Amino acid sequence: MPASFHDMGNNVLQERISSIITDIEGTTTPLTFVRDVLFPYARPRLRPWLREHAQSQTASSVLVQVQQEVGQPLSLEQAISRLEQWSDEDRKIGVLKTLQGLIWEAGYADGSLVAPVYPDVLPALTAWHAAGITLGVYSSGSVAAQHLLFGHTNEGDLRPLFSHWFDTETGAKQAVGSYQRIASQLGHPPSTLLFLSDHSAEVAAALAAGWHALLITRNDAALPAPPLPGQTPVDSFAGIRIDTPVTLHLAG
Ligand SMILES: CSCCC(=O)C(=O)COP(=O)(O)O
Ligand SMILES: [Mg+2]
Repeated sequence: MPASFHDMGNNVLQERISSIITDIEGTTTPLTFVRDVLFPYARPRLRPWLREHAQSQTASSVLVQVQQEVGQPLSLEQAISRLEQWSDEDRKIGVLKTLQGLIWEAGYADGSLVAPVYPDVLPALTAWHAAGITLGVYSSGSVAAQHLLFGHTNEGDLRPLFSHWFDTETGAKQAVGSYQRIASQLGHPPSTLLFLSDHSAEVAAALAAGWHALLITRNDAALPAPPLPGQTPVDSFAGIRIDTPVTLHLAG
């Protein structure tokens, strides 16, 4: 599918791309894996896991964070109920994401969880990595959960391709400031950074921070994100071609 950057003429970006940062759910990995496999795996295990670890530092920290989030004291059982509710609502709250990551660890370890990546993802990441581009991840899932997911994909362990990992500790994915903070941590000008996501508001936030950003609309997306003005969504990483480290253009 032809596609273009918001600010590109002739589908060619005459600027060095130093880093590519990618979202996970709906971008590298089918949304259905996160919604229909990962979340249902963690949901019934939230209460047993926290009860089992009730005396641990982790459980104490979870309790404090849930209390801070709701602004009132809660018992551990009440906090767990709140976490279950947030899970049902797919809330991107840091303490829930941290806990989900801890629970998924066992599933990845015993082989019951294997994360699919779209077939175009590994070839593109490999080519970009070989071209000297810094690769990173920015997801609502905790950094620990990101490592687990990319460490256990149907294409093997993809973690060596990535050198930077960001979650909502850096800020909300729809907030412009998050992309400014990531740019400073990368140490590269925003104009040399490219963000890939299936979420229009995330792409818009990255663009507002001075990044390049592309909306990825996968063919299996149940609810494709509304397109951004002046930008044609890309349905595959194969549609993003980098011929040299200094010129990036999209396959038409
Ligand atoms: C890191 S694995 C689980 C992903 C997740 O928990 C999630 O909420 C998806 O968020 P994303 O920002 O990758 O769309
Ligand atoms: Mg996403």
